[in-house]
Amino acid sequence: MTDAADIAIVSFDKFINGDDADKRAVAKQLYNAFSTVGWVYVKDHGIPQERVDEIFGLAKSFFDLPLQQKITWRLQDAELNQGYTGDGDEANGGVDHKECYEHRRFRNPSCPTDSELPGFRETIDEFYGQCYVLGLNVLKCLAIAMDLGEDFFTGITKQADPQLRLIHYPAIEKKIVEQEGHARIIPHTDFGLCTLLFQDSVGGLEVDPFHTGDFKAALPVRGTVLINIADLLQRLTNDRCRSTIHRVVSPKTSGDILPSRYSIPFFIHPDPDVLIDPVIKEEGEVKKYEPVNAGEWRTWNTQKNYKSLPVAT
Ligand SMILES: O=C(O)CCC(=O)C(=O)O
Ligand SMILES: [Fe+2]
Repeated sequence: MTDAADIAIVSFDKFINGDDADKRAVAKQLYNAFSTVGWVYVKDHGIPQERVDEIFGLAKSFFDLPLQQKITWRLQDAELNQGYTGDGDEANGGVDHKECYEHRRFRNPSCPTDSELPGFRETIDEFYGQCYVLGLNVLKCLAIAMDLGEDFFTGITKQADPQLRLIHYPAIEKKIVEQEGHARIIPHTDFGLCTLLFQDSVGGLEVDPFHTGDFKAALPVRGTVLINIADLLQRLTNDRCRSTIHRVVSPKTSGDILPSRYSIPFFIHPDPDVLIDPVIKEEGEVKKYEPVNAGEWRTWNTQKNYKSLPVAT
């Protein structure tokens, strides 16, 4: 039986309210986690739990709507990457059993209006802003811990347009999810800078903490947000920070039918015109990656994930 991954729980309070020495101490704790497991639970992060609960409630109201209505907000353009994707629309080398809604910073043409789903757009926009602030503070921590200058990431996120995603994994027979090549979400790494992840109490998220293929549960911890390093930060830090493979499978305690599960990732990407080139910290250190253009990287990876997206009618 898979036991739980050893993922640190770090309080962010002293980063928000403390002095420079306090900030540096929090930054160091995050860096320790990011440079080993690649994941950390952050508590006292400044987003009230009532707000997080409210967003889970809104996600449920959205996904409870009839499919015919949800597809009126269908994600049609992988580059804009905004709107609803049904079960099976997103797959990259396997079969996921989930449906999603993607929300962006600047343009949300496929978002329910206030008359279609009261309060949805406004509340999601507010939550987006709160995640944005937290996400940039996490990047600030990394910059401090790595002595890159506190504002290193501010300079490459001026027009940053993260992706807030609501995910619903419908209730499903365990034997379907456990077929070869199937999962609630198949093993993958995230491809931006880092991801904030809120999960409900159902469980099933697993990570590969030692990068050996031995998955361990990342159990739900109420009041925390899970934060993980994604591929561009692994490249930028020349492998100092780890972008760790993860997946969502059957929670270990489940019966024959898996209960419905909700989660809310917030994927942070740099400005599209930025070149992500590994930062060298030591004499003689060799760059492990070629530079990549952040915008091209994002579009390429997004399109790859949506290769089965049906042509819009
Ligand atoms: O649902 C989860 O807990 C993880 C979601 C995830 O990994 C993703 O959307 O990239
Ligand atoms: Fe992920």
